[in-house]
Amino acid sequence: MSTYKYATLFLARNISVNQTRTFFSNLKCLDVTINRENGVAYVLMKHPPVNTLNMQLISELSLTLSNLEKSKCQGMILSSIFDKVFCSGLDLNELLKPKPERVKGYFSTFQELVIQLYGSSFPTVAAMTGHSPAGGCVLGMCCEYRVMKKNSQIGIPGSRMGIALPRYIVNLMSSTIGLRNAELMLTKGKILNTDEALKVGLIDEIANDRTDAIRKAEDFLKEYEMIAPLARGITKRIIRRSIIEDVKMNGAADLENFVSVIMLPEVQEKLDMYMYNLKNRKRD
Ligand SMILES: CCCC/C=C\CC(=O)SCCNC(=O)CCNC(=O)[C@H](O)C(C)(C)COP(=O)(O)OP(=O)(O)OC[C@H]1O[C@@H](n2cnc3c(N)ncnc32)[C@H](O)[C@@H]1OP(=O)(O)O
Repeated sequence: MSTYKYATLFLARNISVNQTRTFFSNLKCLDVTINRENGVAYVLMKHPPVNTLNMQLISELSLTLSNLEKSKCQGMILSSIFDKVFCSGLDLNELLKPKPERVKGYFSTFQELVIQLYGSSFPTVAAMTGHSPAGGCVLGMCCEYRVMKKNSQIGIPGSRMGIALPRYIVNLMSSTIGLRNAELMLTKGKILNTDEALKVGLIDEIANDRTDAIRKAEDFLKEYEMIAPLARGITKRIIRRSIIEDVKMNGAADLENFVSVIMLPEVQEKLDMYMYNLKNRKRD
């Protein structure tokens, strides 16, 4: 990100560039800075054009989370440098005509990232600056709080793409919006607009723009300043334990199953059509 963009991002929130430090400078798809004053990490996805979760972005997110765990990070805001899109989800090119070992490695790395983010010891907020389909929605659900820019869309279109979702994704959605809503949303592969997402509890707040989304995310983290980190962390771990334990127990078998479904000719045909429609749809 250019110095100018940083300056506008931070000055808009009354944080001077001097109050921040670049945490990790050799990342290609992420900008990671920490505010020295309050220890909040800003992890901004910057993989053009739409933050598709390719292997590089997934790996950098994972590496960053490991490093933040080791640092004195007091909270993390996961966001995007793009105004229209938070994250466009998994890389569809990895799903099309895949080599079994490659696709298994790809989904296994994503599964590990999900558990790492979901189980992080520090508080996490997703400042969703725009659309958050599929894997973008999953990243958001792993965070403790979600702020999304108005007029954006969120959801997991797996069923519409012919994909049977892995168990941990279904569990994440169920724990976020309840079993009944999750069943309706996921079996239909429904995508919600911002108002619908707020109503169902998939997001917690609506923001007017990117700066507002970051400010609201910071406000959420500020509420933890007077809370003992140890007590907070232990409580979070207890609440999140069942999904994490389930992945440890069933993740490998779940992954095998998921990959074997992805490889089916009829699923590949459907994915091919989905990609074709994406490339040929009218842009807004
Ligand atoms: C472990 C299993 C978990 C299951 C959960 C999730 C599975 C997935 O995540 S599968 C991925 C599903 N993602 C989507 O369906 C989103 C598809 N993308 C969009 O809807 C739009 O791109 C989006 C609304 C995000 C942004 O719209 P625009 O700003 O209009 O951008 P474009 O559509 O023009 O996109 C630019 C460029 O990027 C390509 N693209 C977009 N998303 C993906 C993707 N997920 N994978 C690969 N490529 C993607 C898009 O085709 C455009 O390419 P060009 O046409 O070549 O420019």
